[in-house]
Amino acid sequence: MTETTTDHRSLDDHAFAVWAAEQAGEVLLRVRAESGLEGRELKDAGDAAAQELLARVLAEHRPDDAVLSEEATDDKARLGAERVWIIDPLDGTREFSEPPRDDWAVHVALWEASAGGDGLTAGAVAQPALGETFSTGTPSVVPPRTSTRPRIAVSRTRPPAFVEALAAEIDAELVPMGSAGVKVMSVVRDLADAYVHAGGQYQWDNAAPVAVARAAGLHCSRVDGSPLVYNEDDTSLPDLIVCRPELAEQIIEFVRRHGTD
Ligand SMILES: Nc1ncnc2c1ncn2[C@@H]1O[C@H](COP(=O)(O)O)[C@@H](OP(=O)(O)O)[C@H]1O
Ligand SMILES: [Mg+2]
Repeated sequence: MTETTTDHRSLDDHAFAVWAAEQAGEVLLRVRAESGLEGRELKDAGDAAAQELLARVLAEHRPDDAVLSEEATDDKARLGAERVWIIDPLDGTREFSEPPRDDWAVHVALWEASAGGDGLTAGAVAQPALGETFSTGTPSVVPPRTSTRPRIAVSRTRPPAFVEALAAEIDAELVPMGSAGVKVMSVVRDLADAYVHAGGQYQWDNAAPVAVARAAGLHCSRVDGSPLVYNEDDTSLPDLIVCRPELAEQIIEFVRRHGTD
């Protein structure tokens, strides 16, 4: 493929993350439009094609870095690495397989051992079917809030029960959609005011979205208010809140009182 013959080693990590996520997005759009596949076969073909593209461009342009991917064996050498790319080649696989839905994404994040906080130093979330990529390179400006009633983005197929109770308590509206990245970007874009999730997720589902959201000034934490931590041995990172800063305390307080069961 011609696009990968250019030397993208010289791109800074923010720009590289965008470029890699968009390349994978193009591959996914082609698979969706041209493979003739449906359902499980389309999901698998998308996962495999995007993983192949990202693995190849990372090996070519960031050869010294480790990679943690949803679609590859977890090489524990990453635990001693200075730089680790945490990627989800296709987040919202279900929605990808339901054209013309656009709530699926490609996640590319960089974690660095020398960084403080959650360690995420660059990230891109591409929404190929929307033609948009959100990144840390050009941090998004969250628009002024347009809804006085809080809108909480939730999984369209498995909304956690406690989020329904939270919504009832704070008089919020639930906005169902696919993909963790798309839900986090919905807060960045003022389509929702919070994304609250518990019950299961992995580092690759939220690393790039959190990098982008934090760069845009949004609150990002575990549901109990504790910090998100990446490149842990355990790939599970089962819960999070991404929200407008003014909503964080109310949500964390609800979880402290009621838990997430
Ligand atoms: N309870 C759970 N356990 C494990 N993974 C979950 C989960 N809920 C959501 N996820 C993952 O988070 C992503 C967004 O899910 P949802 O659209 O339901 O919010 C999906 O990633 P993938 O599409 O990459 O598998 C999904 O697999
Ligand atoms: Mg995912």
